[in-house]
Amino acid sequence: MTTTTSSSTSSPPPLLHTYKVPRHTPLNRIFAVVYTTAIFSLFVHHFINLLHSSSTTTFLLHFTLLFSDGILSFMWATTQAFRWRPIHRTVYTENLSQVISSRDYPKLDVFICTADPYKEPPMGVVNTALSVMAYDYPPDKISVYISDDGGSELTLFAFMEAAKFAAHWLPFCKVNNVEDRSPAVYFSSGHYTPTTQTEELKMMYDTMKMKVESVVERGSVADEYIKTDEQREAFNKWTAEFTRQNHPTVIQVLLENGKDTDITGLEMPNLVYVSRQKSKASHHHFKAGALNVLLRISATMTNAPVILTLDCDMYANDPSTPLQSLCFLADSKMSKYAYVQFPQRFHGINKNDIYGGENKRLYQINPVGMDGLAGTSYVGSGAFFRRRAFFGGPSSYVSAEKPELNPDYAADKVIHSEVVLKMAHSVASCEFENGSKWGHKIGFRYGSLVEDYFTGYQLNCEGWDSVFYHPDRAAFWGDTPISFDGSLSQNKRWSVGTLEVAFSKYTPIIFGTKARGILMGLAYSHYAFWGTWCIPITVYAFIPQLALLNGVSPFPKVSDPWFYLYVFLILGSYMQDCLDFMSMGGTFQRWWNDQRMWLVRGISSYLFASIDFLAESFGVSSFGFNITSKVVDDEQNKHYEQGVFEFGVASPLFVPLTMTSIISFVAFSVGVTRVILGNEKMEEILIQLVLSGFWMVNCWPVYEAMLLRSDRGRMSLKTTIISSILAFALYSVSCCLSFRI
Ligand SMILES: O=c1ccn([C@@H]2O[C@H](COP(=O)(O)OP(=O)(O)O[C@H]3O[C@H](CO)[C@@H](O)[C@H](O)[C@H]3O)[C@@H](O)[C@H]2O)c(=O)[nH]1
Ligand SMILES: [Mn+2]
Repeated sequence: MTTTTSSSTSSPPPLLHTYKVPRHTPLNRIFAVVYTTAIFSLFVHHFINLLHSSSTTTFLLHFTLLFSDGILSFMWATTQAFRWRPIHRTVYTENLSQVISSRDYPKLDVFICTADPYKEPPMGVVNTALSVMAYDYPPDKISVYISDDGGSELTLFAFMEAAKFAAHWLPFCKVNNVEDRSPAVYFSSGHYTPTTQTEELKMMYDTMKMKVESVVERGSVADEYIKTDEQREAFNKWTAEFTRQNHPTVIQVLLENGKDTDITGLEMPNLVYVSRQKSKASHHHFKAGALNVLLRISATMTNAPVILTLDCDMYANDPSTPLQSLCFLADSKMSKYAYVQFPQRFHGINKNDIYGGENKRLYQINPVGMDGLAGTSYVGSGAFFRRRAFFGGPSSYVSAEKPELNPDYAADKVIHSEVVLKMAHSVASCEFENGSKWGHKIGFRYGSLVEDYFTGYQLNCEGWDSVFYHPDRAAFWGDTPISFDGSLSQNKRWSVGTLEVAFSKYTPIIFGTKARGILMGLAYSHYAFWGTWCIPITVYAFIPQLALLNGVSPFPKVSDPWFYLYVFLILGSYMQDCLDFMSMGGTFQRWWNDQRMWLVRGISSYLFASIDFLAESFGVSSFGFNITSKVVDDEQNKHYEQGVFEFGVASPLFVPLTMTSIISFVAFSVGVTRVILGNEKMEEILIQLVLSGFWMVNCWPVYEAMLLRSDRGRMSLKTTIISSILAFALYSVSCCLSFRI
């Protein structure tokens, strides 16, 4: 590896961070050239076939294959941006004290979003909050803001309890230098030595948990739990008219630095619960809207120059993460860097990651590639931002409507004071954003269901750079969907969101390229055009098989030199993909499942997302943010642990997959039978047989779920019947077409 340091002046300041470019990078570039030549040859082959088409149907068949390969090639080209100049960074927190003393550390505002107490259990959110409140960072500099889009008194109750528990938990962590600062993790880890103190604390935690869970189960806060007038006043806001979609702003300061102390008398961080005003009459812009409200409320209260955004399920796993981020943010040469993104990593993934929930490419491999260009994308959680980055480009400041919201405003009033609370309420209202720059020029950006991707992209386009830092000890651990349907739905939402950007005036291929050059344009296009993968994947899921059944072979025979071009293109891209995956610490089995999920998403998530996107473009429907459930029942969990797929729900997302598993099976069997009977030559249909066989191997869990299983996770009869009818219909259509060949 070649090492480059980013600090080099005459009397060198202490090193805060360095990066390395892997040695094999030039090989990637050579391979890119070779592969590009192969792709061009493939197009020559396709054009020759088009010119020689004997009928409209064969012309259409070859055109479809050409179009699909065109999309595959485009998507392949976009991945080259990630392979061009990947970099791996290291930080030196031990040198930080020579650059900045802890007294001068910047204040840190932490934003935690939650949106549904039933899909996102409040105890999970509480653990996330406690884990960051216990960071190794001056407590008087930390403020944690909870955004509750579920508008739930249950969540508020949980946080009232958490505030009390924090007074015990925070000093305990500091004194004992606890590693796991999420109490749920600590107490279930078995790593702690049971002493009277830990046992007492555990009891306290368990009591809080029981109380909160019983309140959630009951669906309301029982009177006996409301102890003070202040609490009564807070819960009184939940009147009969208060609904999730329609309610006034609730802001509750639960802990106040300078006033509240822990049991050892030390200061505590601020803890503020926020449920922004909701009204059916105004669009609330999902998570981006929630984050913008927190940006404004926090501006009026603490206005920290550094902001950490977290999803409710992403608890902090390393107390030193803020210091690691400071290694970049406190470096005066990095003032053009908008954020430091830590990877999203997930606990509880099964051994071979059957649903590809780790998303290694999205969260670990690609960011390393973008980091070496102009900056990594923002992935919604685990990013430390400069507040200034939300107000225009590094050299083109955009001021907010009110001076109190600007990053240079000195928030020095007591956060509990009437004047501050009044201001905070006013900036949390639905009307505040009407006709303003929020969501467009300022703050987190609106217009895409993947507000994270879109916001990071916009910031990069404005001229900000960004850092990806992947420490050995995970900075955060979160939940990834462990149900098949949940995982596919999540990917569907992401694809809808990225398609919204792909076909907007901000399309990365043009807008991004103009702003940050072709490589960044390609990298952002890769995500934007994710959804278009549904075209080639659907085509390859059905066309070669249907053609085989109809005795048509659109692919070269084994004796044809073009055959080897296909072999090279397919093996070349799969092998490179596998190497990328394994060089980032992945196993072969995980890679295998990951490639399977790519195929599966192609004919489910991406396909349905594209259809939804078209429907929305024609004004037929509109989409929402389906929150991923963080709760699973025992049987589901058992299946997942065993690596068994969960097909239990009758989801339309499973239909095309089931159709291709039926059609591939029939095509493969018919093809092999014909070869054995001597009606067909193996060398003529080899590519089609291999493609059908490949789908069959990948569809193994589908066959099991349809035919072999009897548990709750088997394929529902409805899905099997609908898929069989549709598969037969598709075959019939293909027969009608093939008569014309
Ligand atoms: O109207 C909403 C919807 C969601 N959320 C919060 O957004 C977060 C992410 O939602 P989740 O259902 O967990 O979605 P994921 O697909 O797991 O999240 C990924 O994708 C999202 C964009 O689609 C990003 O916002 C996330 O950071 C990223 O982890 C959660 O904390 C939610 O509480 C809100 O605050 N308001
Ligand atoms: Mn999530």
